[in-house]
Amino acid sequence: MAARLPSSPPVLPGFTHVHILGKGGFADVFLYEQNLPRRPVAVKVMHADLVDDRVRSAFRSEVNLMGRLSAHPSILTVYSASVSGDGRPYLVMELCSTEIGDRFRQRPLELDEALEIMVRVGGALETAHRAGTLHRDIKPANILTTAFGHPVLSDFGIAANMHLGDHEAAGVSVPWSAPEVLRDETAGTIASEVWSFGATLYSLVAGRSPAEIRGGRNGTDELSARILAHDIQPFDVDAPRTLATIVRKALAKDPADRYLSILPMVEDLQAVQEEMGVPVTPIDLQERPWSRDLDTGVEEPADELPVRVRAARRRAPMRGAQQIDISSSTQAATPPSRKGLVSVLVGAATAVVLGAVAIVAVAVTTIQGAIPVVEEVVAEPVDGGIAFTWTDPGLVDADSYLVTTAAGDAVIQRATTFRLSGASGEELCVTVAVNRDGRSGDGAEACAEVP
Ligand SMILES: Nc1ncnc2c1ncn2[C@@H]1O[C@H](COP(=O)(O)OP(=O)(O)OP(=O)(O)O)[C@@H](O)[C@H]1O
Repeated sequence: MAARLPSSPPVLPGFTHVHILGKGGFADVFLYEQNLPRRPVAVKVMHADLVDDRVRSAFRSEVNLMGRLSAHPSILTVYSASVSGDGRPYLVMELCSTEIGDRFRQRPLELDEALEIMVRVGGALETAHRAGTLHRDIKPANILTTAFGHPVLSDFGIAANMHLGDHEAAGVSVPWSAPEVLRDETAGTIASEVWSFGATLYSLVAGRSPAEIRGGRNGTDELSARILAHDIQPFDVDAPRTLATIVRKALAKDPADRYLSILPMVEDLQAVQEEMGVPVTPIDLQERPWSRDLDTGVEEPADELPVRVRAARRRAPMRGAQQIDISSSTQAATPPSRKGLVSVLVGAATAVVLGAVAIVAVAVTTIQGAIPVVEEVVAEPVDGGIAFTWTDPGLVDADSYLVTTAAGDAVIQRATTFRLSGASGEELCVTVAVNRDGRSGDGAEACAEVP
């Protein structure tokens, strides 16, 4: 693609232009100062020559869709969106550092830092997928860093969906694109996102993308040809062998051989953190549009790896994205390699049962699609809380339980036991549903009073 001069910054009421931050395939990003509240912001302005009624309408529906993801702590905050006086759609975003994408080639990230970033960003991606949204452009440059040092995923799919043309012009980043995307067999699936996520992990740690040869020819055509031929360079970094296995699985040539979704891959990354003896980063999953803080003081056993389905950190609504039919993903039911790591708050097996009372069980027996339904949840008072148990209604390897408390906490786990702490006399309730492919079936609820 020929080099292009940046477009002129539009006059935006309430904002003062400062300077350009960067050029993208379909938009330029400028630093503006917002007048009230007074703060620096990054404003992404679409190129005038791409804008027509179809693009305007796609832009509107996509940024509205992104409102569903706005609360995730590892997704870039978009403050607002509109159309400038001269007709160009624009997004007003949190100003971030582009350091990760800028520096990985010169100075690959330390392994522990890369793992932490990828677990956080993986939680964001899994959340987007569960909301029916693909990113379509996962790459190091789309992981930005907030002023408080948190990695955030930026640039959800607008570019890839706004216009057609050659890969580069259409916003496809070849070094991080799965072979089936480069072959135009698909515009994106969960499996292609797993490939790009794996390629991004590879890049951050190795300092080059998987098909890049140091000192070799690494133009778009050469990289594309190597990716199509599955000519992936050895992952020769000083890291536990398990990490190389994870990368190999994510970058498998056949989509069916890759991770079924981002979550099991991120759990495997947590296992590497555990193996390395570094803090295990929680996976933030937003299953529902909670609006409250979920920090309810529920205890997590020290030997379990944390997965939180957390409440929204209140953030301004809206980012750009593309809704997809996840069911059309080219996935096969390959089991995640590390089962059971998502279980949290479990441990009732060893709990002291104070009363022999099995209380309550509200069974909901409706079958929702093919998702199995937990028939009955039994609530038993235990020391300082309630132990909830249920029978496996027939989960397959990729399924999990979504356990939701009345307080709004939710966790994803594979175990059939869930323990909740509470004060004496307090009534505790949970709802247990099966989660399959990002969708939850009907739930069974149980409540009991803490002795
Ligand atoms: N929120 C932000 N804060 C600071 N800089 C940003 C922000 N968003 C984007 N940028 C800068 O603007 C440049 C262009 O952003 P954009 O998202 O359009 O680029 P891209 O991802 O490289 O292109 P494309 O969208 O075509 O794939 C980025 O490379 C980055 O340097």
